Amino acid sequence: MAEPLNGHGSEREVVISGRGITVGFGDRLILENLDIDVYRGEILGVVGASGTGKSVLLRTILGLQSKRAGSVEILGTPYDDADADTRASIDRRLGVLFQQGALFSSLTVLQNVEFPMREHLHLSQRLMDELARVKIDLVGLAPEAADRMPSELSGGMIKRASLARALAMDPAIVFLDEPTSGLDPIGAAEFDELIATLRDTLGLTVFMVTHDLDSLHTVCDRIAVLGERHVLIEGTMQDMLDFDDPWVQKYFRGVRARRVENEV
Ligand SMILES: Nc1ncnc2c1ncn2[C@@H]1O[C@H](COP(=O)(O)OP(=O)(O)OP(=O)(O)O)[C@@H](O)[C@H]1O
Repeated sequence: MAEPLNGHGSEREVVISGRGITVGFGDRLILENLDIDVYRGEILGVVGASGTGKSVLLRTILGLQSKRAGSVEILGTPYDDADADTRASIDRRLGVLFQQGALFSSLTVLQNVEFPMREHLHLSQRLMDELARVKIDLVGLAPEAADRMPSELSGGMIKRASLARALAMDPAIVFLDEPTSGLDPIGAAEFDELIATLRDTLGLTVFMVTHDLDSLHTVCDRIAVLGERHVLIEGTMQDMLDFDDPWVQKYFRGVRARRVENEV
C-alpha cells in the first residue's frame, strides 16, 4: 500500500478500517469482500465508474447501509457492534456532506449549521449562534449568508453552507460525496482549495467520493479506485498512471485527464 503523499499521514495511523465489506441488493452484489484503510490527515479520493458502489461504500462505512458481511472500525473503535453511546460518540467525530448538499430548505443557513449542535449538545442559543457563525466564516461565506434561506444561495454557497454544517461538531473525519459536482470549474477549484486548507488547519481526514479529475490531481493524497465490487487499486496518482487496467488507464490517461494534467 502506498504511503500518503504529505506529512500529515506519515504516522500512518488508520482512522477508518473496512474489512471484508460485502453489500448487496436482492441477488445483486455491489461490494464483495472489500478492504479499505484511510489514514489520519489524508485526503482520500474514491473513484470508479458510475454504479460501482462509491456512495454505497460511503453509506456503509457510516452505518447507514446494512452489509451482508465485513466490519468497520472508526477511530480505533469497532463501529458495527458498538453500543448506542459509543456509536453516538463516534458519530460526533464525523461530518458528512451528501451529494445534493441536503440543507433543510425551511431553515436559514445559521439554523442548518446549528442543527447538529442542537441534536448533540446542550448549549445556549447565544453560544450556538456564535459557534455557527465561526463555521460559516471558516468555509468562506460572508456573515450575511447566515440569515439566508437555502433557496437564496448559489450552488457554490450551498456546498459551503453544507460543509459548515458538516463541520459543526468539530469532526475528525469528513465524508464528502461528489462535493464539486454541479459547480463551475472556478467554483470547484475554490472548493478544492477550501478542503485542502481545512485539512491543513484543522487536521481533518477527508474521505471524498469524486468524479472530478482536477480534485484528484490537486488535493487528493491517495486515490482508491472501485471496480469489480472491490478496491481495484489504491495509491498515488503515479500508481494510477502505472496501473495496467483498461478502465483505470482510460480514466486517468484519457483526453480529459490529459487536459487536467496540462493545466495543473
Ligand atoms: N437502496 C438501494 N436499493 C437497490 N439498489 C441500490 C440502492 N442503493 C444503491 N443501489 C445500486 O447500487 C449500485 C451502486 O450505487 P452507488 O450510488 O453507490 O454508485 P456510485 O458508484 O456512487 O455511482 P455514481 O458515480 O453514479 O454516483 C447502483 O447500481 C445502484 O443502483
